[in-house]
Amino acid sequence: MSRVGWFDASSGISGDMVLGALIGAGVPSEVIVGAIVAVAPEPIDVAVETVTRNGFAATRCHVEVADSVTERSWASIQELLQDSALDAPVRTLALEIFERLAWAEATVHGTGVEGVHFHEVGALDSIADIVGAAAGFVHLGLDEVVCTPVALGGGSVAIAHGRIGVPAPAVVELLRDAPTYGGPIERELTTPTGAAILASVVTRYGVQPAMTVDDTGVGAGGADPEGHANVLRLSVGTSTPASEAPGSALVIETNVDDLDPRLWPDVIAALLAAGAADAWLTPILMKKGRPAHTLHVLVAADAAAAVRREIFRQTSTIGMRESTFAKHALDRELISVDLDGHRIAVKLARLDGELMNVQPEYEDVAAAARALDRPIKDVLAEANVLARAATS
Ligand SMILES: O=C([S-])c1cc(C(=O)S)c[n+]([C@@H]2O[C@H](COP(=O)(O)O)[C@@H](O)[C@H]2O)c1
Ligand code: NI
Repeated sequence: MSRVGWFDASSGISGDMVLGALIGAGVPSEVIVGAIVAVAPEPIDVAVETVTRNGFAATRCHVEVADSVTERSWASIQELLQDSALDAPVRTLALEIFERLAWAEATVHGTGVEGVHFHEVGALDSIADIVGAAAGFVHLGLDEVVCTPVALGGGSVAIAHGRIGVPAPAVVELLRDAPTYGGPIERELTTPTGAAILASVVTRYGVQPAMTVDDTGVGAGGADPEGHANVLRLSVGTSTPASEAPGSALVIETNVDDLDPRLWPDVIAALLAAGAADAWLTPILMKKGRPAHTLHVLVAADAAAAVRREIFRQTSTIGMRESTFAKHALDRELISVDLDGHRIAVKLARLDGELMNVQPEYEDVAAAARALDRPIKDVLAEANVLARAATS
C-alpha cells in the first residue's frame, strides 16, 4: 500500500495555500511553524486560522515578516538553510525547491543563478513557505503526489520590475513540464513559490488516482474574490492497487507444459464458471523445446481472486503473472425474438445510444436448429433477419 497525495490546483497554488492545505490534511501546525522558526534569521510570525473562501471553510496559514529593503542572494539563502537546525530530509527538500526558484529567476532575468537576488520581504516569505512546505511533505511521507492541471489565473501584477502579465515569467519557467491553463479568473492564482513547490513534489499530473482518502486539507489563498473559491485542496490517503480498482480488468497468464491436453476444454469452462470474462489458449514452444500452451484469462478485478484460485485448482501450474488493463465496452442489452416457437436471445451493443451490433446468441440458435431439425446456418440467417427487424 502506498501513501498518495492529490492536489486540486484548479484555483492555482501559492506558498500560503500549500501550508494551509498541509495543515488541513493533518500536518500538525507545530511541524510547519517549528521548521520555519528553525531557519528564520529574524522574528517571523506564523498565523493559522480557519477562514471562508466563497463560502467554503479553509485553512489560512500566513507568514508575517517585518518590512526590510535588504536583498538576499541565492548563496546566502543556501547558507542559511545549510546552517539551520532542520532535519536533513526537510533541509534537502527545501534546498531543492529554493534552487528551482533561483534557477527560474536566473533564467527569466538573464543572470547566472549566483546573480539572483531575492528582495528581503519576498525572500523571507518564500523561505518560510518553502521550509514549512518541505517539513509538511516530509511529515506526510507520501510515496506519490498527483496534481490536476494547474490554473494560472489572468490579468497582471505589479512587481519590482514593473507591471507584468499573469502568469509571472518565473511561473512559466517552473511549470514548463506541467499541464497549465490561463484563468478561470482575472487575477494571479499561481505564484513562483507555489509553482516551485509543485515542480519539486509532484510525481505526475492527472485526475484523482484510485485512493482511499483519509484527510483533505483546504488551503486558503490571500484574497476572497466574488464567485470564486480561492483554495488549494490536498487529499491524502492510501492508493488502491490498480488490480483492485473497480472497473479495471486483468489478464492473467501462465505457461503450462504438463497438463493432459484433453483437460483444457473443461479447465476453460471452470474458469468461466468462476467469473472469468474470457479464457483462451495459445500454442507455444517453451523452454527445453517443449510444446506447451499459454493460458490467458480476462477477468474483472473483483473476480480475480476466485479465478486465480480456480487456475491453481484446475491446472498443473504453480505460478502465474498478470497485467491490468483499462477496458472499453459498449453498453449491452438483451432482447429476444421468436423463431418458429423457439426463443432466441439477441445481444444489442450501443455506443452513446447508437446501435453498433446485433448478435443472436449462438447457443439458442443451435438449440432451435436441433429442435426444428434444420441446418444451423439457415436458422442463424433467419435469426439475424428477425433480430434486425426487431431493432428497426
Ligand atoms: O520581484 C520579482 S523579481 C518577481 C519576479 C517574478 C517572476 O516571475 S520573475 C514574480 N514576482 C511576483 O512576486 C509575487 C510574490 O510571489 P511569491 O512566489 O513570492 O509568493 C507574485 O505576485 C509574483 O508574480 C516577483
Ligand atoms: Ni523575478
